[in-house]
Amino acid sequence: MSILLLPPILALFTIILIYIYFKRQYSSSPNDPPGQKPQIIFGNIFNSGLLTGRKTGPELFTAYQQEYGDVFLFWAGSHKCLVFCLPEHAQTIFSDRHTFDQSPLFIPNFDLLCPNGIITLSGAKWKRHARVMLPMFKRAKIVHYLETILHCTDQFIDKHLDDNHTYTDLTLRCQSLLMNIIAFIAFDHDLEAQIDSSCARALQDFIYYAGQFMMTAWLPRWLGKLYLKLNWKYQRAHRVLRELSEQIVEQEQNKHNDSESQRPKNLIASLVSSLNEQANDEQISSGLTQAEIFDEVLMAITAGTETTATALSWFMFYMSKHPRVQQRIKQELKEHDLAMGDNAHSSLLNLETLDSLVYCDCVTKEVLRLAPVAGITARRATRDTVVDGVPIHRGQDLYVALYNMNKDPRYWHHGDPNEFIPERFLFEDKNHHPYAMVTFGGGHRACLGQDLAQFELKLMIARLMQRGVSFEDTPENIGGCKQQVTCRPRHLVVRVRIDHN
Ligand code: HEM
Repeated sequence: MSILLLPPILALFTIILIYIYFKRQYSSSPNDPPGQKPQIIFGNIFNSGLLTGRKTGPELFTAYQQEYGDVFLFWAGSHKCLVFCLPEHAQTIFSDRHTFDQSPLFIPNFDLLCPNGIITLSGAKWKRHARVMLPMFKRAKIVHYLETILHCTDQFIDKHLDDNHTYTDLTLRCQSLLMNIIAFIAFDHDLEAQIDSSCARALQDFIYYAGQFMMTAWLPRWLGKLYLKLNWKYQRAHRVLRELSEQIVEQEQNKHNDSESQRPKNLIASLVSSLNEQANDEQISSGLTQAEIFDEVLMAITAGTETTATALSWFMFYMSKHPRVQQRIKQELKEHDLAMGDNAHSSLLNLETLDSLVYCDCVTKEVLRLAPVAGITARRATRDTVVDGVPIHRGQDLYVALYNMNKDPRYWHHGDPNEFIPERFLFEDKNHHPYAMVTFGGGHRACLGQDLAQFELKLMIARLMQRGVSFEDTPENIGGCKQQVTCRPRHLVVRVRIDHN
């Protein structure tokens, strides 16, 4: 055989090997549920329209469920994922913590933003962080932020909303409001009052670039690392926030004995009591190191700003389409003797009153049910098992289609589940299936910030309505979803009215 033939034979051999590799990599087994055929490298993210923006995640999974049934296959790039759409599936998966744990596919590459944030951890390290972090976000703790949330909402109305003005950027304005709240909660910093402070700039930059980074999660990991390393604005923001966090820790540690009884004013200060530089998971140990505390705060900022801001902007959209609902919330506030309009500042919107606002509670729940803030969550199987007859092997990734469950007509009976009807929670849907509404996921990896998010949302809604704010529809206000880290309203164009009386 001539030596000249060797290179083409080798090339052909390599091509055949690559072909076999990809064929195996992207092949389904006979036991797999149905799904769209994957493409090499992209899986289904390109041919489904997800990458091109033709479809958002929630829209896509709704369409797939209609086409393929309640369990189907989805290829997230080269990852083969099983998607489960029924509340019974969610119940089985969420309640079996020994078989299903966090999957890196939930928020890919999040570990590059805050490697010690609870969202990225598993096993013993997750348990150690959970012991510190879960109690921090329980309702009993977060109700202390009531005054802060009211103060920030008032600032938002006074500085960001004008009467009889049509807004096209309310989603961004909602982000500023939530950023303001989280700056108070995390650092005790008033962003609105110190709009040009280094902390304000750092927070804005951190949230912006972290959001951009999470949108490119399908890119190779090394590229993500390079992006963060070379992005000097992100690096500067990270450094400023770290220094601020270290400063607060130091101040808290140097507090005099006489001020020890004072309640810590922010999240970092609250976490200082669990500071333990020796904390590790090999020996039984508890607490968090300073670096871990900082990452947990970054995690709360990242996970807690965009999500709740998106939910608030969906509230504004639904209100513009349902003036009757706004009227009914205002009626309820009046029935509780809350002063309205400009007098609202002096009126007591306290915890007791807030808890008695039943209709406002239904509106908050309906926003969280119908708004596709986080359409899915993910789990990875830690051992072989079977769910609804579908075999799952150890290491398999699953998606739980939260948004599909939240509006499945088989589980929601009061009118059309695709419609915004807060009254459903007063009538037939009051006692819905416990896993039919899974906006915050479930089980041991359920959303850590759910009490905070619900409390913030209800309080912001009540205050906006109490201050006489209404949202009016316009011809350009056609809704639709835009997939960012969360699914935001695509066309939110509403006229704001403020009734000062
Ligand atoms: C409307 C607002 C929010 C929505 C819709 C939302 C939704 C979710 C969902 C669906 C999950 C996954 C749960 C699972 O896999 O079972 C999650 C996890 C998480 N969320 Fe939220 N979230 C919101 C607000 C917040 C806030 C305000 C914070 C914190 C300040 C937060 C922090 C977290 C954390 C740390 C996790 C991971 C928990 C773990 O893995 O152990 N979230 N969230």
